[in-house]
Amino acid sequence: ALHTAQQEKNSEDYQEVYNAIATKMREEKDFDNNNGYGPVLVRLSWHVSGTWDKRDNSGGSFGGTYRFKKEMNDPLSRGLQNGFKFLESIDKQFPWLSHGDLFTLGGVTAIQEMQGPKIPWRSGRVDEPESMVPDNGRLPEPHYGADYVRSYYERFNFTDQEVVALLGAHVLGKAHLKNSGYDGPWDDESNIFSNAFYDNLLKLKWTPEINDAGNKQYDNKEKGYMMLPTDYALFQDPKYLKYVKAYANDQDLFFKDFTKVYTKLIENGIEFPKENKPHLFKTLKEQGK
Ligand code: HEM
Ligand SMILES: Nc1c(Br)cnc2ccccc12
Repeated sequence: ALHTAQQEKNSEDYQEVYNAIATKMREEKDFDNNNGYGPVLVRLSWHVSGTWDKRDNSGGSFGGTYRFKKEMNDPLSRGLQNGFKFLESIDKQFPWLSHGDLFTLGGVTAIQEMQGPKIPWRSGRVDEPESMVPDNGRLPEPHYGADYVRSYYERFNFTDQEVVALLGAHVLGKAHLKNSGYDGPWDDESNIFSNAFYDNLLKLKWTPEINDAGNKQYDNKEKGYMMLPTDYALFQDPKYLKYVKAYANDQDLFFKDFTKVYTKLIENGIEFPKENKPHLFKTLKEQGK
């Protein structure tokens, strides 16, 4: 059964939460090699949603079950505890906000504050008990190629175009050897949301290398950039490559398509009553803050 969202506050209340998250991001911008908390907040919003299974509507962002240790300690989510800890003070400041809304709003705020597209966000997720925590093993592994990526996203009914648009989020942040067994990029400041992921994938020379954890990754020495095997798959697979080229050449198209598929991702499994309208948030900059 689908979960029905229960909206209880209005847009001004959620803009206040947005501002609290965005302000804290500014105050703690030196985190993780000057990337700040933006990237890990975006990854957290994806991981809490990526457990969804269309077959029985289990998992997904609705119940906020990431707060329970079984989900939080999923080995494929190592490092996301930093995002959770960052949001704890926001959780205390706004006790009326559900965890599902908190985790997804954290990602939306981070994307917009990193100069990404405006993400219309709908509220009303309701906390579920620990008994509803989905099993580990629903998140994707980085070691494999295009066939793996394509079949993984079949669980969301995402098309090739949607998969390529969604993965553009890997322009943000970095891989940390102790988290995932992958490492890089080594430049700092990968905290601007742009279509650079596609540009780099297409234009730079990528050399397969075995990293210090014994995993194969694709490195560009000149720029100090890296690609996971699942990233590089988008270049290797002709059907994916078509969309990589489209997004490398058109940032507006990327922003539009990313907004659509990211919204789908964080809303999977939830029914929003028609009066439950999306909230459109102003960035701190737009508010003159
Ligand atoms: C094939 C699917 C995917 C795989 C295999 C994958 C894998 C990974 C891995 C291994 C890392 C490095 C984690 C670390 O070492 O700290 C990472 C980081 C990241 N991922 Fe993904 N990911 C996938 C899809 C996504 C999606 C759909 C999004 C968002 C829409 C996303 C957003 C991020 C972000 C923002 C980071 C950087 C986090 C940080 O800097 O701490 N990823 N991903
Ligand atoms: N910055 C990234 C690049 Br550039 C390419 N792939 C990634 C995969 C995970 C996290 C960050 C990146």
